[in-house]
Amino acid sequence: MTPLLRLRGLTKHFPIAGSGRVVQAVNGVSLDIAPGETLGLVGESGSGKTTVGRCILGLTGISAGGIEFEGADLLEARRRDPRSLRGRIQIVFQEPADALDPRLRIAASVEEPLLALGIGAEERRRRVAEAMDLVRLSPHLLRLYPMELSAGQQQRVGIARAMITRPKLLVLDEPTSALDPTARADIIALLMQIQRELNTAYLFISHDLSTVRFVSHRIAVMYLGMIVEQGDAATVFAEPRHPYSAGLLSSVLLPNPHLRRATRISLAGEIPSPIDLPPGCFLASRCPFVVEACRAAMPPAEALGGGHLVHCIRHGEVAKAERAADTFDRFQQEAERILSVGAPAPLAQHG
Ligand SMILES: Nc1ncnc2c1ncn2[C@@H]1O[C@H](COP(=O)(O)OP(=O)(O)OP(=O)(O)O)[C@@H](O)[C@H]1O
Repeated sequence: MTPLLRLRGLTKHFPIAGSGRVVQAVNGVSLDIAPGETLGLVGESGSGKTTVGRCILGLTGISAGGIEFEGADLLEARRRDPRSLRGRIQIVFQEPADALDPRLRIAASVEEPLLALGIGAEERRRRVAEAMDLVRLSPHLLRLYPMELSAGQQQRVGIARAMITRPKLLVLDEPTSALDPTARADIIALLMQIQRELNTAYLFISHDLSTVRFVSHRIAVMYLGMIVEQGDAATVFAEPRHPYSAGLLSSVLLPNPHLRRATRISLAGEIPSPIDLPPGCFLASRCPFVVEACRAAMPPAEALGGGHLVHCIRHGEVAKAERAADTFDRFQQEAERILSVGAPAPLAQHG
């Protein structure tokens, strides 16, 4: 099956003015997203998650690599006809208040993406009503200004605004981080319902591992601009094979002590600068499993079966340590407790 989105070797380096040097924000990211699938993109602050999203949306140019959307070269298609793909990929931001113009009534914010598509007033009104219905908001709110809405309602408006062009792919950049737990659970349930109804694919960028585990079919773990591990969500969370993923997962202190991991894979030392990355594995200076070969060259992606890919020559050792730690998929249990919503629908086309 043709993936909806395919990134191959996506690279984005930002030049530092006057220095001749670059920030290596994204370094050869390859991944696929199937129609109707949620890919969770996780990693520490500065790992390049937002930059990947911005490259897909065309908000920033790329330095190398390729992006295919529905089997065609996305950048080429945008160059040929900038309008052709407008609205097919949309974004929902972390801060709903940032995405909405405080001087515009909700109706004007929601319909705004349709103006760029040249859609007439009557059709816009119909689509605005449809979008408000999709996000379960009363049409009465259309007359109000963003500051008159709760944060959860504002984020629903942000989703209505993104969905109004009927996108195939939604980039969700920390969509629930600014919300309180109740509003967060509501928004997650809403996003999952929209996906079931419309088969929209999500690139779900987040620091919140419990939420990501809960909503995602697959997970990609990013470190210094690289996807160090990707695979089925249950597999990556229960059996991480890259020391960075294992460290990231074991560093999370779940509120329930019974769900915490028995032993920790801890990553000591400083993160290298994205301006001056080492020649070998970017984790070598912090990795408890490091051997000399790790410092010589970046290990290629190794396929472990079932779409599980890992950039680590020591993944067998990580597996042993993980087995010794008696781990199981605690994140799923914790997420179910916090969010108390049903599991994501399985992907019919997936697997
Ligand atoms: N416009 C820019 N110019 C220069 N450097 C940039 C620019 N945008 C991002 N960067 C750098 O690129 C790297 C990746 O940043 P990015 O925002 O994509 O990471 P992130 O994983 O999304 O982080 P966060 O979770 O904090 O949003 C960082 O080192 C950042 O400082």
